[in-house]
Amino acid sequence: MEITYIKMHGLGNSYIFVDLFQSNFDESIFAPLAKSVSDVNTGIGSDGLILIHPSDKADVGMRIFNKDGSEGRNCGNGLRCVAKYAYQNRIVANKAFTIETKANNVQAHVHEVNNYVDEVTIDMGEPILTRNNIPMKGTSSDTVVNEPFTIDDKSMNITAVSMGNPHAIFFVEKIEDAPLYELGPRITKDDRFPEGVNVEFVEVVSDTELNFRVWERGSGVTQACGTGACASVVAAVLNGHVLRDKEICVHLSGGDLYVKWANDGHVWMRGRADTTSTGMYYWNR
Ligand SMILES: N[C@H](CCC[C@H](N)C(=O)O)C(=O)O
Repeated sequence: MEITYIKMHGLGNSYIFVDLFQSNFDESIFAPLAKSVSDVNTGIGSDGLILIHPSDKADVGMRIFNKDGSEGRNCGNGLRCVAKYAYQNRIVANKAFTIETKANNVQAHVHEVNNYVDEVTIDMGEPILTRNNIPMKGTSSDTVVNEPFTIDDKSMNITAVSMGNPHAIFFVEKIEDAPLYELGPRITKDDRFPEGVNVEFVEVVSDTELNFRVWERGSGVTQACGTGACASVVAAVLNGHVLRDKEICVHLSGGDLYVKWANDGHVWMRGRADTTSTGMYYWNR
């Protein structure tokens, strides 16, 4: 099977994109295809697969599959890449348009300098804070803010936020000491999270700056996680660490994202989207 693809990334969080305006495939191939293209040795190498597809709910649609073939419901870095691609390939005519995800429809705005889209702003909508909708098990309260959380006899405090996909956020003194590889794989599959969870460790630098590392559900450690950065800013506001309605600079391994939890309740994310390559993938399924 020959599949035309585009490789793009948001701050090093890379995906293989397939444009379903140009070609069509059976639904059954996407999960195994995500695993295949993501493999750095036998595939192309990425954090997963993203489909750009026609939508009757928005100007364009996005579906995201993680490296392990599981389908996510939202992807912040992927949204910025889809927005750049849709505008540059004239799938949309304006710089502001809507993108459908499994989680919700979001508003995108591309920023163009000398006919080149370098940055994209996405209105990610409102965060989901009720425990049952994260989802996370537990009965102590209907939200999860600074709640004691013990795993492998290590006690930390958790704040849980959904951006249409679940995030477990832990604040640490020094980001370099975060137990990312030790606890990331354990927490992501912990049975307190019925749908699994993306795991973020965050260091507060100032009331407008965070350091951030992530173990993603379905992909492991990535260079960046857009929904994770948004969830972390919401968690930092809820814990009184950063300012509401201010752009917070989130330092991820792959670069900086600017996130604001506005007073209208919406979370705004601004950052780069870059194209790596285009090509043909020869898949011996
Ligand atoms: N691993 C995530 C999907 C990718 C999210 C991330 N790459 C982003 O930029 O938001 C999940 O299963 O919910």
